[in-house]
Amino acid sequence: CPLPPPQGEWVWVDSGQGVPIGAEVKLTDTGKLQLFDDEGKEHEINKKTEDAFRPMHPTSVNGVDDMIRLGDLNEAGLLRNLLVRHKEGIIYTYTGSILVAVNPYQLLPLYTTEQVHLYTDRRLGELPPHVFAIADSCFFNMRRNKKDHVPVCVCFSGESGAGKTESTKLMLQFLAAVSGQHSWIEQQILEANPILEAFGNAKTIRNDNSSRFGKYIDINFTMGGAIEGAKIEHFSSLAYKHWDLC
Ligand SMILES: Nc1ncnc2c1ncn2[C@@H]1O[C@H](COP(=O)(O)OP(=O)(O)OP(=O)(O)O)[C@@H](O)[C@H]1O
Repeated sequence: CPLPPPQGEWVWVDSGQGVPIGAEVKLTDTGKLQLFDDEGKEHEINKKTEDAFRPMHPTSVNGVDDMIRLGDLNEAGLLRNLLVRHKEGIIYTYTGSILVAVNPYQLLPLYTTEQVHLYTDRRLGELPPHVFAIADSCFFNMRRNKKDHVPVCVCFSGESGAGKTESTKLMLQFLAAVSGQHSWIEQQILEANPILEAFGNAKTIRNDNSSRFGKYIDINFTMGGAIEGAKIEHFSSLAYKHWDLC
């Protein structure tokens, strides 16, 4: 980075927490160039600190919707990309075919019937990242390989309170909506959730509705793509239960 970096330039600075943080070069009222980081902290630009700055790749300045495209493909780059998007109210980001969801802790108008229609029969990446896009991609792949009965599997991973249960329900909502033939079984699958949660969830310091054991949901489709049954298995080191809905 040619020093001092010019006004408006973005650089990576030491956050003191092990992972660098983004900072913009700005002109202060006193006519001095100074760095202002993503958390609003000021950093001096002087001979002592200048070696600590690394130029920021342009893709990290405003963020990208697929993190494969990041020039700074490291922990700082990934975290800043999610932060920049979250500040703009964008909670979903791709890393290739993996969807990263940042829990918004508020109801966003993202899961309407219009959104279901919008994301139906689209290629992954054609529209902004969304949990419905992943559900649609799974549904498409399942139908494409239906003769070979190749199962499609989605894995939700994240710490407690990250949004795994909510994302699972949203995916089920999408699959129930697009599976064509609207029957009682789809409704039963959706309505089974609150009952199972009533027995299996509890308030913790991290999550008011924390699942106390893992869940494996097996959904069976007809050759025509309609849901014909589902099996929900719960597992933990202490308990093992399973419910059949077909
Ligand atoms: N997409 C979302 N939109 C709005 N709120 C959300 C979303 N995802 C999660 N939340 C909120 O965050 C809370 C915690 O999410 P959730 O229960 O899905 O986490 P989890 O990863 O399943 O946690 P645990 O592992 O403890 O069961 C939800 O009760 C809901 O209030």
